[in-house]
Amino acid sequence: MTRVLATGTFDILHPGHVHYLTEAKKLGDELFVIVAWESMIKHKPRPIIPTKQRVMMVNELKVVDRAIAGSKHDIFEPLRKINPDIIALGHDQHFDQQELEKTLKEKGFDIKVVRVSKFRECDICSSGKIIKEIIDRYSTDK
Ligand SMILES: Cc1cc2nc3c(=O)[nH]c(=O)nc-3n(C[C@H](O)[C@H](O)[C@H](O)COP(=O)(O)O)c2cc1C
Ligand SMILES: Nc1ncnc2c1ncn2[C@@H]1O[C@H](COP(=O)(O)OP(=O)(O)OP(=O)(O)O)[C@@H](O)[C@H]1O
Repeated sequence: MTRVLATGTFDILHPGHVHYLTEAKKLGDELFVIVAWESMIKHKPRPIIPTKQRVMMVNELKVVDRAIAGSKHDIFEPLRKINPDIIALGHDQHFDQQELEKTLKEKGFDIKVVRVSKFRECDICSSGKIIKEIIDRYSTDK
């Protein structure tokens, strides 16, 4: 059994998320997902949806075997329990593939890091863009 791990915020679900998770699952036999805690998200605004609710929704996706909220302090901590063979990085995740692989090795993990493709066949495949569209539409009463 090859276990794949995917990660992310998953604030407002859209087909880009489904594509990412589907491509990640294809890399192995089972797909675990770590949903990021609000306190761990530094590079963009705080998500609209609370962490536990985001975990509930990701767990409902057919392609996902198990989604959890992970650690509030250390991204490497849940890896000891989950024990993935592969980490699937999304097309725009800010981790450098080789650097992450090197850090994992230094910490004693034997995990391959693979970057998966971007889904382009939808108009607003980004939680941030969906939120922006809602703000624009409601603030101008279109
Ligand atoms: C290997 C790995 C492990 C992670 N573990 C955690 C974790 O334990 N807790 C957490 O809140 N986020 C975890 N994250 C998610 C990052 O916090 C998350 O990718 C980022 O903050 C959210 O941004 P994104 O949606 O652009 O990826 C992990 C990410 C990676 C790549
Ligand atoms: N259009 C897309 N195609 C493929 N993967 C995507 C797409 N959108 C998001 N993902 C992937 O889904 C995972 C979770 O992404 P995240 O929750 O940051 O969503 P997002 O829509 O990119 O958010 P934001 O718009 O706020 O940056 C990441 O690995 C990301 O690369």
